[in-house]
Amino acid sequence: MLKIEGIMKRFGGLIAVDQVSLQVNQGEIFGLIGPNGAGKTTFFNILTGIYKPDAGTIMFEGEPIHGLKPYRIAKSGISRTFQNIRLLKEESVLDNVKLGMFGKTSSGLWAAILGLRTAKEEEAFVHAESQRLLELVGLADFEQLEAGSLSYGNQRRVEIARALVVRPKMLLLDEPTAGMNAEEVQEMTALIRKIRQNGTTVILIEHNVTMVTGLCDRIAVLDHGVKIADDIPEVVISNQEVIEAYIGKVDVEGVTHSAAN
Ligand SMILES: Nc1ncnc2c1ncn2[C@@H]1O[C@H](COP(=O)(O)OP(=O)(O)OP(=O)(O)O)[C@@H](O)[C@H]1O
Repeated sequence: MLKIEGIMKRFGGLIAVDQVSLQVNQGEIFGLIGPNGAGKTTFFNILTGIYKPDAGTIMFEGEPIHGLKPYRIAKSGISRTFQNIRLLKEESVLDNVKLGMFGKTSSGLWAAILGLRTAKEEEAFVHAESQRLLELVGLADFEQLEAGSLSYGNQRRVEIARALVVRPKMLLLDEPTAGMNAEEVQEMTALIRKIRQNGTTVILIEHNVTMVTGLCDRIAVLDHGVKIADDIPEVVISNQEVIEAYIGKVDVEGVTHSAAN
């Protein structure tokens, strides 16, 4: 479904993503892990068109998407959430989800697909669809509350509902469990499984290695912009280079270097 070859991104003298190639198959939950500053978010930013890669190609369902503008990539079926929650805190939960459709209704997307004839019909459809997604993420009872009044974990769920309102083929989640307690992490894991069951392929960036190894079909590891592993979880977590990138190299005096979270 997604085939990336040799993508690279430089910021001045720093190579944030260095010749990364990988493939994600339809229906997979694919994990992207690595220490702080490894290039994971930059990778998402290239994939979604926020940054143009300095080299490399990205094919999505057989079509090149590298270098396209973000709205074009979104239109091809890739949706995302951000590391930092981006909600309109004083607007209702429901209105925040509806915003995911911004630009889509005016382009007549749903009108064309569903034969909706008027703006009113379209608005009613977006309303119902947003409510359905709030139900999916477990927030049906919260739709009229101000988004900012929700817990951190629930705000992340609103973001996911908003990203799903365009019915993406592929959903990119940037640290969906950041700041969550153990119970919320479990709930998020169940939600991501549900999203996949509904037919959406998922790529997630995560720091919670236990969660990612339990959830993902395959995992790629970035370290200093370079992909150092890409395999099923059992193989990745026993890879020596991965262990060193995460835990740090232990020298003869037992001092740990380059520790990461
Ligand atoms: N816009 C930018 N300008 C300059 N340097 C940047 C920019 N964005 C990212 N970087 C640098 O690129 C490297 C990779 O950053 P990136 O945010 O992609 O890492 P990450 O793996 O997502 O880290 P984290 O887990 O901490 O979010 C870092 O050294 C970062 O400082």
